Amino acid sequence: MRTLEWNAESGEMIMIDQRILPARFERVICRTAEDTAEAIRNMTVRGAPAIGVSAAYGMALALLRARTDSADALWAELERAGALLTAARPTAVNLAWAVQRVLAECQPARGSAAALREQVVAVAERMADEDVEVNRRISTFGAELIQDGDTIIHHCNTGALATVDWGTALGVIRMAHEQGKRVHVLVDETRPRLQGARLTAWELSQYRIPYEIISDNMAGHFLRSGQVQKVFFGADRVTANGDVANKIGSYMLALAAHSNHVPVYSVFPTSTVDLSLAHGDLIPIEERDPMEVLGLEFEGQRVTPADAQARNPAFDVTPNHLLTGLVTENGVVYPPFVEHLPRFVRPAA
Ligand SMILES: CSC[C@H]1O[C@H](OP(=O)(O)O)[C@H](O)[C@@H]1O
Repeated sequence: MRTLEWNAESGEMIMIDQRILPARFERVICRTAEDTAEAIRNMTVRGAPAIGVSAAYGMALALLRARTDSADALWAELERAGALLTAARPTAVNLAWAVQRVLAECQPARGSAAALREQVVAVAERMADEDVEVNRRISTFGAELIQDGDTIIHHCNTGALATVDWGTALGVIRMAHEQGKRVHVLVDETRPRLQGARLTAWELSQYRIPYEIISDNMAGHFLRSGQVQKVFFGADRVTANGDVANKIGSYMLALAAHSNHVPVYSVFPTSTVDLSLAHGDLIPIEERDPMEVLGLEFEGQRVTPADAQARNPAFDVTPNHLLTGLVTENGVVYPPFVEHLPRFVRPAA
């Protein structure tokens, strides 16, 4: 089963509820663009590629639910849904990329309500299928970077759950494993939402890939003591100079790896690259509900004082000088990224 699926008969999107994994495996049905935007905001679905394709399906839902057969009114509804979905989370550029792609590819059908309704579903389905193909291409390039016997630190979740299927950085590890390379993964638990301890661990168990969970503050110890050969993590937005916005904690991990001469690779589809931004300080960083930090429990009790305050930036920016390479579906990009990245984003026809 894919992370996201379209039910053509009912005109609904079905997604795995990632908030309750691994305790329970349940699915959520989205029937409107509003349902979809809320699922993105509350992280029922999360992961840059997954939320992008979710938004495309959310725009299809908006048109299927619209009670008008005026082509002009339907186009206005498509734009309204696109704006609502783009605003759901600010950091992953895949949301805006997906919405703009749906609008661009539906333009030719905007004169007819029936044609527009048919086209928006077809575009979303195409984007879903492409995501899986792109992830397998990324993983093929990335698996070449992994040697038999490597121990790898992986941060957050970048597997099938973060995409339509297969995954990006975790897809690289999965591909290397399937090629017969013996890999061992140190899974950063990834506070505060524990995408690593919950989702990456669950996926690696499914793939029978050996792993051990570590708390985020342990990574430096393993890097300094020579127990780690590579670091892999994903991306939510990559700027023209190769700075990478990714799950909070990625920057500290990259600093520790760089200081101990361990290679760091960020893995992402080129839909995650935002060439309009010159550097990472321009990337909007999502600040989430402090209760995601404050609500920590231990032995069944809330850990933090009732009157405590907290900050909760969901992402940070890893400057390009800490990165060894950027793994994309068009190959691995090496420094100077500002020089090489554009031709990987728009490969020569
Ligand atoms: C291939 S997923 C990319 C990216 O998305 C995750 O963030 P979130 O769980 O908040 O959606 C994380 O930063 C992954 O590396």
